[in-house]
Amino acid sequence: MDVALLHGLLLLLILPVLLYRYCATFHYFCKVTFFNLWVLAMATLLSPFAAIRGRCVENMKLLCAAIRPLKHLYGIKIEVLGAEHLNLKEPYVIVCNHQASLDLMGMVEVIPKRCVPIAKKELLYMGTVGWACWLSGIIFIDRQRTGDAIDVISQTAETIRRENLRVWIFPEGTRNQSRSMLPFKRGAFHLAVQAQVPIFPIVISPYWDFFSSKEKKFTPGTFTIRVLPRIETRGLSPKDVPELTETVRKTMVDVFSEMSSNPCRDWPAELPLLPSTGATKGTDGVWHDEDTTGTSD
Ligand SMILES: CCCCCCCCCCCCCC(=O)SCCNC(=O)CCNC(=O)[C@H](O)C(C)(C)COP(=O)(O)OP(=O)(O)OC[C@H]1O[C@@H](n2cnc3c(N)ncnc32)[C@H](O)[C@@H]1OP(=O)(O)O
Ligand SMILES: CCCCCCCC/C=C\CCCCCCCC(=O)OC[C@@H](O)COP(=O)(O)O
Repeated sequence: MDVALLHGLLLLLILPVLLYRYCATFHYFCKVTFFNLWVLAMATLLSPFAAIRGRCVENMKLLCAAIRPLKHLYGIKIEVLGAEHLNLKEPYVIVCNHQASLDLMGMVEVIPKRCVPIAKKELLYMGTVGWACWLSGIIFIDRQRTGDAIDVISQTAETIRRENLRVWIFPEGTRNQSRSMLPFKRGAFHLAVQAQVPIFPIVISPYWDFFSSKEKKFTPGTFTIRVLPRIETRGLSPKDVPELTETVRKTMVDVFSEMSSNPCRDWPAELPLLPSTGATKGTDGVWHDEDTTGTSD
């Protein structure tokens, strides 16, 4: 009886390890859960310290520092090109493509000082994550209430000039892992035109090689972030916003396509600290999925 119990316990211990090793879907969910737990734990740890300072953009530094180690844990290498463009003292608006929550890892690599993201209001209700975001000055919009969202963006146009802030916006408005970018929402461009500040487009290369929520794939990998030169808005008025939006989107889509066909492959991904048994490193130095399940998941 005791031996049977021991065997049962051993199996219970070994089963998750085997599943993690051989079942790609389980592997994916473990990694995604760990990501969310990390964010939640860091937000819980840091919020009391941030609260001492009160709601203030300087708290973004704490949040970014808490997210940075994740790339090492996942064995993800990030290459940044053109970061020098952002060395500008004045306020500006950053627009960036939005593939997944993983974008946080890229965002913390390039986000300049005194920069706050615009986020969906739902984040505010995610316990300590919402608290940490609020304390860091993140701007929340209710996507269901267009009028309210526009009001918030209009107020932001005044705030960024008054307080010399930068704003980071995902103009697709939602996560998108398709082969191109979604149509852009115009809020970011209205904001830049109202505040008469430049726009910096940032393009994050596709994650297809190592991450896909549809295929439940999450292996070590490499991605590139390209900061494009500034686009001026001085002298533009609201009637110019549709054309400005399309011009910026086209520029970003072209860069995204170019990055898709020329992924950065000349350097190996970092060795992950988290065991990543679902992938193997090929002779080309790049990590590949190991289809151990036969399901190609
Ligand atoms: C350790 C702890 C770590 C914690 C980590 C947390 C990290 C957090 C990271 C956070 C990451 C979080 C990431 C995220 O959460 S991503 C989700 C949130 N981001 C967005 O939604 C992007 C911004 N959205 C927009 O720009 C939309 O346009 C809004 C929401 C404003 C309306 O969208 P909607 O779909 O409802 O309508 P529409 O786009 O068809 O527009 C309707 C009309 O309104 C016009 N219009 C628009 N704006 C303005 C304006 N300002 N002044 C004057 N007019 C304006 C516009 O031109 C159009 O008119 P017309 O042109 O057709 O005539
Ligand atoms: C008392 C309630 C407690 C709830 C605790 C919830 C814990 C949640 C823990 C971690 C959440 C990590 C959130 C990371 C946020 C990354 C930003 C992001 O990617 O947001 C998605 C948003 O751009 C677009 O959303 P949709 O694609 O439209 O959807």
